[in-house]
Amino acid sequence: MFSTPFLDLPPLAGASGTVRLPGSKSISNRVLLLAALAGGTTTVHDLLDSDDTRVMLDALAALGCRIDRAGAGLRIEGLDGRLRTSGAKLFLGNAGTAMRPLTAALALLGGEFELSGVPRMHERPIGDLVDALVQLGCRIDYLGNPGYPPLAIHPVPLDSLQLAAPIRVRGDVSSQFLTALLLALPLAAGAASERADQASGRDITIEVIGELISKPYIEITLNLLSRFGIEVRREGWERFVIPAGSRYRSPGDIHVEADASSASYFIALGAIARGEGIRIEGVGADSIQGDIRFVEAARLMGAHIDSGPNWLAISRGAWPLKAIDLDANHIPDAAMTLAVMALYADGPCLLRNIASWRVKETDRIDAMAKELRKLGATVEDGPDFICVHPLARAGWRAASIRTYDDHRVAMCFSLAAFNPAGLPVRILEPHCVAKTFPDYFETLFSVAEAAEVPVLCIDGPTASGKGTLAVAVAYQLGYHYLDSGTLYRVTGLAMRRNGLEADAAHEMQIAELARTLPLRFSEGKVLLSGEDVSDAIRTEAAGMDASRVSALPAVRKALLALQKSFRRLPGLVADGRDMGTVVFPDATLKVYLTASAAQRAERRHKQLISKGISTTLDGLRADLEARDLRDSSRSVAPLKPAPDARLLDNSLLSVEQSVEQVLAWWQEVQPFGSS
Ligand SMILES: O=C(O)C1=C[C@@H](OP(=O)(O)O)[C@@H](O)[C@H](O)C1
Ligand SMILES: C=C(OP(=O)(O)O)C(=O)O
Repeated sequence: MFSTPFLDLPPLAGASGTVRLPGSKSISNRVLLLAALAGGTTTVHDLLDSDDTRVMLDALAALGCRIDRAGAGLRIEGLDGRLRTSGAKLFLGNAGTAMRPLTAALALLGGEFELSGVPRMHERPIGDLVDALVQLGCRIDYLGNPGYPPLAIHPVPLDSLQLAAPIRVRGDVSSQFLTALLLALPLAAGAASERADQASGRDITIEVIGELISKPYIEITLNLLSRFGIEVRREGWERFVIPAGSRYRSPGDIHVEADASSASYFIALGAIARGEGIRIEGVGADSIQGDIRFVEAARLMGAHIDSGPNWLAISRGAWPLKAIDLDANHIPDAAMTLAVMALYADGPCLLRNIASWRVKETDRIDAMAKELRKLGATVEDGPDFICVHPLARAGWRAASIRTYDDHRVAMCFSLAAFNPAGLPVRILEPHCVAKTFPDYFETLFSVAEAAEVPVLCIDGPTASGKGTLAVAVAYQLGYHYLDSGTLYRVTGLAMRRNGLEADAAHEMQIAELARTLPLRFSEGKVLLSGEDVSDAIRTEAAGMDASRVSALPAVRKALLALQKSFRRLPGLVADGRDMGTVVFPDATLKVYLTASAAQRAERRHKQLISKGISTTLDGLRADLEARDLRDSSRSVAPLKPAPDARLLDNSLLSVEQSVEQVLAWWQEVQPFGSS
């Protein structure tokens, strides 16, 4: 996951390949709750691991559920309708699929609970659900604003509940209120049938008031209830009957499909990008998720889509895409993706009946309209619609996209990087994707192709601090990191271990070694044939060997291809001696870092002393000067600043100040205005 303050997406040109997507959020959280309410043990396979499922799992653990890893799956020992705690304070983040269903389940389970979430969760309505539960006889108080979390839930005896009359719930703000009742009320149906004295044999009826929105999510709920042994009778979308005596029965094992809403970004990618097309695995035509119908919308816009039971294959069809006018009420989450696809259409696209966007992770109509306008688009919006006009090449602007802590804003705006103007897109706070798809950007980068991946080079003499600076800058930008010096050091080490000398006679043999180096960088460690050689390559002797092998032209050539292969999306920070001059002459920014020999000797001295290696300052300084001379006078790629490099003398700067300076220069060469 990218935890950087922003992530710059370079202009993207094509995309090809296969992605396997993480599990469905809607299925995962329903299955977790049902497994917890049921008796027995349920093993859940392919569960989504994200913020939304983590808050659900934490909540269930707090209720006393035993949750263990079972191979790649998760084993949940259900409560069988009986709490193993008398109460708890539960933090549910911004997960609607945790807050709403848990409110209903806990109101029926008994116990004292407090349910809260992130500030935005406290602005997301829950009043219609609370009203329905209170009408039943449940006791729930608002701890903040009436109609919104946080909530206090108090215990009531199940046999005091008013189950005879239909339970009425509004369905026009969120379908999750109805889902919550459907998932939780079998608790009461089961309990009622256990009591011989009363209520036994009574069905529980729920009536929906107002036009139900997001209907396909109710189908997910009914489908999963059925897998847990509860067969709800549905009469249109107005009446739902939970038969008397219903009891949750664990299916034992259950598999979670890949998330169809997450698939929308990759379906769109296949429709927009040039290339061999995108194959999505884990979700397909047999999906129980309503958002699979995004496929229909993408086809309307011209995408070519083939599908099998649990796969989709998408490629570009009509181009530009065809404009659509769509009632998107059935696919509220995936429809946001259409709003960005609209930028590539042949006319304005109208998405209607989407009022619920306004009460989700953010006011999504407002957020989409604002951010699309930043890209240059003309957008009309109203209480329940958005109309997005396409953008001609000249109309595009480079923009910093605010994401409002909304995963879907972050994910769908990544598609703007395919703009024909070749402009990068900056996604602010990209870590918000953690709600449902923590590795979204990594997955995107595994299939997207950029015309040019940005590179920031930091060259300079030994002990100038370029490694520390480059690592810090790479971290800030979320870029890959290449320590090219390490490649030479590892080659030097391999040379020694093979009994070779760094001379012309062995040049070809060393070059062959370099070409086939079994080298891996893992968690800050340098692994050679699996052995951690991080320390072995950091000695002064290894440094000398590195310098010597680096003077051999055949070795440099062998390592060139290896170095270039580090240039991968979203970008690279490379440190070394010839990054800007030889390896990446077209780098976006080149920095040449220097410090006085005295300063560098002092830093190196401190470093070695801290590792318990004793040296003298004078000796170190003499070595450094000798190495500078050798590096700058070698015939191939001598150490010198690229003509277009910016010079940074860090003799008097702290690491933080140097990082700040390089990031300020980086910002200067970007086309983004302020956000
Ligand atoms: O039940 C569910 O799993 C969901 C229902 C939808 O919400 P609304 O019913 O509020 O539209 C959807 O937007 C949300 O992401 C998940
Ligand atoms: C609306 C969404 O989430 P939630 O489940 O929190 O409602 C969403 O994932 O787009």
